[in-house]
Amino acid sequence: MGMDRITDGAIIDGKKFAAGLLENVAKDVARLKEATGTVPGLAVVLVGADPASAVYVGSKHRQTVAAGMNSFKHELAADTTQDELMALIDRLNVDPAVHGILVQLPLPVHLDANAVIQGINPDKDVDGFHISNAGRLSTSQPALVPCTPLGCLMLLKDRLGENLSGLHAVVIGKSNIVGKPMAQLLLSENCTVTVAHSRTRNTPELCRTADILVVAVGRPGLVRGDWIKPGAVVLDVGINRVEIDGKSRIVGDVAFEEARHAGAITPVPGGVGPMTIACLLANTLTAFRRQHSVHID
Ligand SMILES: Nc1nc(=O)c2c([nH]1)NC[C@@H]1CN(c3ccc(C(=O)N[C@@H](CCC(=O)O)C(=O)O)cc3)C=[N+]21
Repeated sequence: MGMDRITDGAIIDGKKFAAGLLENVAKDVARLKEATGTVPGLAVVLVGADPASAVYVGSKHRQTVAAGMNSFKHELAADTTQDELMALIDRLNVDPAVHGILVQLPLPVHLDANAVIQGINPDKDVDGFHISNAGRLSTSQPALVPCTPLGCLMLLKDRLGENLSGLHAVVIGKSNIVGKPMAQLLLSENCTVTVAHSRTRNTPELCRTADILVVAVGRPGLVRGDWIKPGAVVLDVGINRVEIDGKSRIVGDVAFEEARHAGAITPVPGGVGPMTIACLLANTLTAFRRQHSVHID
């Protein structure tokens, strides 16, 4: 029998894993409510009316409420000034009901996203984008870890077990929000880490030696079947909107149908994406615990 398609067991069900994580977060929230009389609060700030952003923010809001947390949605006009946005962040930074702050990206071009992110209280930075959290992650101190890499690590450990020591991990992409923190996390797990990017000269060859392959580029079908070592675990972080047969669809960065020899692979949709939101709520819980010094698990 030829392996003409990916066997079901090799497809990582990120949606199911995220649902389980959300259930565990909800249980913890209920227990913390008993112990402290309060629940974690997440503030989400959306500037302007980008339709995709509005969908994501709506989904974050629903899941926050479903987990038993407070959700504070701040929808600001597209022409909001830097000073107005910074003033809102300043208020949320000191609001005791707010344990996590997320400013939905991308921001309108007249706003300085970096200044906004660096203005967030690092203890409330549930995206993990503040330089303080990036520095903490890269020096192995307790940090709020960016949601997508955190979700990827959970999926990896679910497949490969807790011990990733000595495995060769190749990360394609060097963004501050996925590639770099993913590489740092894998390094903390004692993987041998290679980061490839658009200027890398031998990306396919590097990938062929990867036990773990994380692809976060944003180019549909970039990774071909013959880049993947048999048995490798492949995490596809790409979210690309494309037209297929006149219909708008979302596809990843990996040519999924060519990956039949992978040991395991995340589909798009239904793979890494749902983990990102579940980890946002897990991070909000972590932030709450650290702010309250609650050490019940
Ligand atoms: N401050 C900030 N933090 C973010 O974490 C952040 C952001 N800004 N801006 C936009 C990106 C994008 N993002 C996604 C989250 C979940 C899915 C997700 O759940 N996707 C599903 C459904 C995809 C669909 O059908 O639209 C899936 O892949 O199965 C996708 C993308 C978080 N982002």
